Amino acid sequence: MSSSNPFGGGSATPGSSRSFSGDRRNAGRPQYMTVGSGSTSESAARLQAMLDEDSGYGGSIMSGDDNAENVWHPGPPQDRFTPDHTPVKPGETNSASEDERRVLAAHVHQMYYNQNRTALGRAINQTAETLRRLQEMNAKWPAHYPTVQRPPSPPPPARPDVRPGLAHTQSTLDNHRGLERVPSRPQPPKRAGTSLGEHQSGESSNTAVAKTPEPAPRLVTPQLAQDFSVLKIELKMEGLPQSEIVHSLEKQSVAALLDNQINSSIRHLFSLRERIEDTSSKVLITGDLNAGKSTFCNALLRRKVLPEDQQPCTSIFCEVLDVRENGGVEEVHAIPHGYVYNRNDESTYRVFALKQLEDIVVDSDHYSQCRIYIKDIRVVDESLLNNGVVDIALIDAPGLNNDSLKTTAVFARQEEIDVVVFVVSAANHFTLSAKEFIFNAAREKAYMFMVVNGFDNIRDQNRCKEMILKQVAHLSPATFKESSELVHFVSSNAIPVAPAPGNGPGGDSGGSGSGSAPFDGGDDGKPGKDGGDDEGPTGKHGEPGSPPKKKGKGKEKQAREDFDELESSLRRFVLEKRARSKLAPAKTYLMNVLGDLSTLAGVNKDVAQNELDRVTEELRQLEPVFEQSKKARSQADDQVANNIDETSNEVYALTRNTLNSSISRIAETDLGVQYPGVFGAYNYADDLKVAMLNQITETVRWCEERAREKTVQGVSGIKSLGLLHLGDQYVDLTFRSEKMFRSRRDALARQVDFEPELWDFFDFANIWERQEKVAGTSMAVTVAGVVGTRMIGGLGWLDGALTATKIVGTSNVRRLIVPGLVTAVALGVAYAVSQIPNSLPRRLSAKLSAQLAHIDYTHSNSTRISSEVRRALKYPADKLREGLQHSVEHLQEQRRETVKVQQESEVARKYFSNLVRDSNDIRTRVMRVDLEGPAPGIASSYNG
Ligand SMILES: Nc1nc2c(ncn2[C@@H]2O[C@H](COP(=O)(O)OP(=O)(O)OP(=O)(O)O)[C@@H](O)[C@H]2O)c(=O)[nH]1
Repeated sequence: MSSSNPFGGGSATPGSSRSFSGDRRNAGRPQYMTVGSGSTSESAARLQAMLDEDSGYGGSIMSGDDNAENVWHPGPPQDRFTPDHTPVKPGETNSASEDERRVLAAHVHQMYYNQNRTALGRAINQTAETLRRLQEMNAKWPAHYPTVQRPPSPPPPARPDVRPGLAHTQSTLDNHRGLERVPSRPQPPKRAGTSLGEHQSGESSNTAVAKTPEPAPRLVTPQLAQDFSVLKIELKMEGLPQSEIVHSLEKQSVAALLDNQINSSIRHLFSLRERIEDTSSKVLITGDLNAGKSTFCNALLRRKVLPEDQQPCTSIFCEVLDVRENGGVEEVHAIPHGYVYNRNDESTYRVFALKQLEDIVVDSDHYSQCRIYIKDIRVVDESLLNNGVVDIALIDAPGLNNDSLKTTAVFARQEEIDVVVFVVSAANHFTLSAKEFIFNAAREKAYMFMVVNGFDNIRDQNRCKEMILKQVAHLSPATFKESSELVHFVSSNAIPVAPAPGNGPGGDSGGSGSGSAPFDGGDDGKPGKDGGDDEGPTGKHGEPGSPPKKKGKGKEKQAREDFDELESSLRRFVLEKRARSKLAPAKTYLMNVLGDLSTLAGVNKDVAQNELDRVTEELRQLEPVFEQSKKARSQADDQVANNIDETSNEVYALTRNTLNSSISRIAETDLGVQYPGVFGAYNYADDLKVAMLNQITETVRWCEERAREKTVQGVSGIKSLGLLHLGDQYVDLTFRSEKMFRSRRDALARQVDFEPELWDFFDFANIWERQEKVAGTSMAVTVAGVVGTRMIGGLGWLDGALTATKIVGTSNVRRLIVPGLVTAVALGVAYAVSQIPNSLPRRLSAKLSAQLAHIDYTHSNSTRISSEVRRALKYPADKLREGLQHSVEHLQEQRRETVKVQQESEVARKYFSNLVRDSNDIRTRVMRVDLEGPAPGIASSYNG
């Protein structure tokens, strides 16, 4: 044993406050602290108090900003076992305070453990929070899973030490390798092919996004799934290959799957946190039936606590704890099936004395497990239960191949187990059930403590060792690598044990089958420490197989030394490697989940960036189109309005002019009505009236026809505008012009109502007008003259009469004046009558004009026709406006959507960039958590 003081600066004095001094180790190192429930020195107690104040996450040991650089790491990160001997400085000797130094070293070890626990606890909280934020993000912006389709990689070369067909997926060794894995920048997302070989070279997502704006499938392909440890989504659907399922899933479904995955990951993180916060350590002692598990336990305790028997006996889990955890009372708490043990609630267990244990351990019908509170009689540096560092529980499990016990129950307890001690019979080697257990346990614990028991029974011990180690190499390569520390060949029954107080299962004071003082070296309270040469089988387990007294003296001594060595190793393994066993699962899981997060974040950052680029470009192109569309809408609106106005105004003007001229010229128009003579004058007037009305109606019809033509032109003008501005979007309408002007066509006859009057037949005004042209003659003469002039050629008889007057002479004329006048009037009347065909149309047309003017016929018809035109044009115009409005709104909506996607992508890009950084930061801090224990020479110094 080395006697050097590993801390430099002289010997340690009990009660003195200690610190590293003088060398580089001093910098940044915390003071010693004492934790756990064992006996403590004064200084350790003081330091314990300091630690108590600093036990929460975020204490003073870890820097406040969690800067990993400031954390002191106890040593290089490689896997190593603490050397047996601490280097000795020249000139230094083993000081008197050796014991305290060992205790302090243990405290230092515990302090590092606490540091790591704090760091991991904080990382768990941060990771859970990060996962929760990812969940929120995933709800808003469904995360993409990378969809690379890579050619299948060649299978890894078979390892000779690994059983074919099985993989240690979670083993610490593998995990350790995993921890070294720097989260490599993931491949940029590629479009997934649907079958192997397709797109083998992959297509950059940039190109893919540019080519295919539709969202890429968001799930992981089988190949890439391997890159994900925790967050991978495994789909099992019968008959469908994974890649097909992947492609058939909506992104929302993928988001939901990821959400579930995150939930279970958060749950697991919390259970890990619970585990690392649990200050106690559980050591499971398992192995095949009758391998000597109980005997081994008793040997460790140096007390015959658990019943030993050659036939299978332990059929329930027996958890051995220090008596201090039960208020100093030694007793057994048997927990009936279906109860959850709570020491403070007596209804959850039944209390028995230690001596009744023999009956309880076989009573698997009533009890599932029992808690045995015993006093570990050894001193703090030797005791496993009362070690001063950590509360330890030894769990003696029923034999793995016990018929009454389902092996799964042992596996189930693995979760809460920190250290597995596997007891194997030197005679039987590893059975099938043992191999199965070790293999499965390796998922959580690469290192296992192997106790090859009953070594005294073996004649060719070297061959036995060789064979066992060969099997260990195959079953647990990591354990094999450290076999000198982890694989021990012992004879548990060679260790002297004290009987349980109160005549426990060990029987009377002699222990089972011994009957003599079990301790070497008398009653110094340190049983079994110094195995004497003079011991016989009495005082030890004293089983029938024990070697004879004289013959086996040397062997016994060897057996005790072997066991002492085992105990030292086991203490190291339990106490030092507890960090590995308790914290490693948390570290491994954190590394995996953070690696996944980093990969996922990296991929999604790229996807978000691509999406951002795409929509930004889309917006850039959309903006002018939108502006153009708005302009087109107002332009087309104006143009259509103009078109309608112009067309209807034109139609109005045309109708008005045409009707006016038609009405004004109707008297001169040949209406095709023949004058039947004076006796048919009245009928003639009627016919004339009808003809005139028809003529006007016909003119209106003509105007309507022109209006139709104009409307058709107007409609096609609107269509051209529609095609110009809306292109394919324009919905062509069938215009049926014949449907225009269906009503009011023959309304005129009803509106215009006049009857020809007598005066209509004679156009006196016209006659008078003519009379005025012949001045100076008497009325009669005038009349006669007019009549005469008029009648020349037409009325020969009248000329004759005048000539006769001249012949008759003036005097005679005087006599003839009266008859002359009569004649003249008659002649006038005759003339007027003769003028009926001329004067009647004029009179009638004047009357018609007057009536039409009275009813405002021209204007109302012009208005009617132009309004109809306006109405006819309004429908296509409205449709065009609607189309344009729709186009603008569509673009507006598209723009709004694109802007929304742009903003979301921007947020996602920032979020995932931060997530890449954060997950890598946390991962780096987790990676720096060194679970290998303090630097060589510190913790080891307590190994006597
Ligand atoms: N020769 C020899 N016998 C041993 C040794 N260890 C235990 N035995 C004996 O082996 C038998 C079985 O021991 P136990 O400790 O009861 O074995 P176990 O594994 O606890 O058995 P179960 O609880 O029934 O699974 C007892 O008779 C012990 O005395 C040993 O190292 N050498």
